Amino acid sequence: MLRWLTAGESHGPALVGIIEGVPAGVELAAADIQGALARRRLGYGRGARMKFEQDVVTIIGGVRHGLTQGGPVAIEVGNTEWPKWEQIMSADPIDPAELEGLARNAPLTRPRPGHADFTGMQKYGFDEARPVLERASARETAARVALGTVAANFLKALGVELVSHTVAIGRVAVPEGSPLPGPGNVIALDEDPLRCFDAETSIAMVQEVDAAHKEGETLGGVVEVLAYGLPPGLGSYVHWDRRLDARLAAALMGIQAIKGVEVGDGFATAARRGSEAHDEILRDEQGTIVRATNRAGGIEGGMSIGDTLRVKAAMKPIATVPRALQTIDVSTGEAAKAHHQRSDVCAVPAAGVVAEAMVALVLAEAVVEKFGGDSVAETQRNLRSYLSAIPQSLDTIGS
Ligand SMILES: Cc1cc2nc3c(=O)[nH]c(=O)nc-3n(C[C@H](O)[C@H](O)[C@H](O)COP(=O)(O)O)c2cc1C
Ligand SMILES: C=C(O[C@@H]1CC(C(=O)O)=C[C@@H](OP(=O)(O)O)[C@H]1O)C(=O)O
Repeated sequence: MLRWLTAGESHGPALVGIIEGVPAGVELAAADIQGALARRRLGYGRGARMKFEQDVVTIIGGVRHGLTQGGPVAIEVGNTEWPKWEQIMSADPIDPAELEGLARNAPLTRPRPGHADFTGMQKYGFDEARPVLERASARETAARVALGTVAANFLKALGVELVSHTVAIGRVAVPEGSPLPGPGNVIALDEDPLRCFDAETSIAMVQEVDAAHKEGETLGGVVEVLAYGLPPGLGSYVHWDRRLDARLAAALMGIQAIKGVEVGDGFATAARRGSEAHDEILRDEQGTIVRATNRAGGIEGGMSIGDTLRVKAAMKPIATVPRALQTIDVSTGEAAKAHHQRSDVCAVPAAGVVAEAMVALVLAEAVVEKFGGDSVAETQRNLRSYLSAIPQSLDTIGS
């Protein structure tokens, strides 16, 4: 079993992630996590906070001399802005005099439509939004990306590699049928302002972000995660909650602001006739069993089929709209404009990196479930043994 948790607030001293069930022998260095966190900060349209705040990674437990040891892996992502928030976010009780005159401490009584503010206040009994947004904020995804690095390194040892890219920003989308990026394209993707694989579309996306910014607007979009090298048979058709597609959908929907998930050609498939919807099973020139197409996105019957996994996630526009939306000031009951200090115009490229981490965590869990192993070497042996036991008449891997 692989399980994980995060803790921490947006303006707290640090975020913390713990992952349990990772086999011993997975290569992991703080620099790997730092690199993944740097990728999460990328993307044209992110706000000022991404520039002045730094993530400081410390591996607290579970790793020795660059290798996991089989115990829980605990990672701290420190926040360099903490000194500015030490009083406001103090865990210990604090003398109210210390908070007096701190502009940052002004009660947030004008909840933002589209964020967790209003219902969070109702549900947890707060009279302002600060305690809600501190945990609802996508700052928390830094801890997920840190844990996702552990999962991705484990998967890499088994020959599985992940790539994420932006396929739409607002109404600007990559043309249908465009080539998919492979593991060799990750550096180029990270260098693109929107993490988009199509250079022309990327230029149009930058213009879309600029236009939204100028008009006091925010944007959403769509990201896609691809997983290469998956064996067939992760997940199962035997029960709804064991389906790999269901688990991926839940994980992606669990990212702040994600409102839709598509597996393979998803909604487009619904409009096709059967003969144009599925992936025919053929033999290639070497005699290996292959699929003619990958419309299903690498999953059939809730199981990976051994083809490239393809899942998309749709993100709604950022809720903190500069051209502030109508709300109610809960301190007066009067109509007001929602609170706004600063925000991202568009965080879709960052959401892609977070989606990649969530897919890595789901796939690593499915791998541990199917192949087990207390050490990576044991997981590798079990994987090889499974693949070699598939009879030739069913073999999709080739000799
Ligand atoms: C990477 C990332 C960055 C985000 N940045 C902001 C932001 O700067 N301002 C904002 O209002 N919402 C931002 N959001 C979205 C909010 O976290 C989200 O709207 C909020 O949690 C409510 O979404 P929900 O209804 O899906 O839970 C961001 C989301 C992600 C994934
Ligand atoms: C800090 C991060 O993202 C934050 C996510 C976020 C939100 O409401 O989700 C709001 C913004 O924070 P603030 O309101 O303090 O400017 C983003 O900067 C991060 O991703 O590291």
